[in-house]
Amino acid sequence: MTVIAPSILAADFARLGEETRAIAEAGADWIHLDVMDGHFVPNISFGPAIVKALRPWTDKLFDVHLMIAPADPYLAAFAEAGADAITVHVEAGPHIHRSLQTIRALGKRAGVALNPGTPASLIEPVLDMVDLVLVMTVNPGFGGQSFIGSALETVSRVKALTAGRTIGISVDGGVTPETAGPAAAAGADILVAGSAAFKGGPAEYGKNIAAIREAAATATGRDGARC
Ligand SMILES: O=C(CO)[C@H](O)[C@H](O)COP(=O)(O)O
Ligand SMILES: [Fe+2]
Repeated sequence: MTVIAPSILAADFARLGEETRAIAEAGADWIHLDVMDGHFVPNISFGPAIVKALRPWTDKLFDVHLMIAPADPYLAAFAEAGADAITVHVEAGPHIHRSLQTIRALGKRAGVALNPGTPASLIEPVLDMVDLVLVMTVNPGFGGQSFIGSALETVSRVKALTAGRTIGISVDGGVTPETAGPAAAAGADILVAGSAAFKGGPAEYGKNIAAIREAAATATGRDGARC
């Protein structure tokens, strides 16, 4: 079953608590939280205080995607704020092994992310240290961008590299009911969707999530029921 992880980057920021609860109740499996620093990526979103403020609004897994450099000084703050999984970019610093070690030592799921221009082979030395690999299918920094189909080659490579291990593969960026099928077929276990999940306001969230889930299930032949 494919995990659907709506990104609150596409939510109404003036009502983030209500939005987080609404998307959770509409069928989200995980909540994806995009942290941007205006340095590693050309946009600024939010930090650990917002993660902490949102924590009481749902029990769903908080999947924190750090697009910040350096990441290490902030890992404990995100863990304490209520992150369940923390993903750091392999491009964000020279000490990815140390970052992953720190996340695991904090008792959280450790993830490593790859930009569309980064080869999958770069994460091979740290596969023992990760629970998640996140493959970006847009250049990170903004929601609402178009899916970069060539990044699915990276998903397939990650799938082959992680065979026999219990590592989840996320696809993040431009996921819609149209692109969810190819992403799931290439090996994605987790689909992150911002714009496509939050499109149309709260009355549409259930339908939006179901459409992505259904497309993934059709493409993989796996059960589309909620997990
Ligand atoms: O990490 C991200 C951007 O850097 C977001 O998770 C991603 O872009 C989701 O938004 P959308 O589905 O609208 O592309
Ligand atoms: Fe993200």
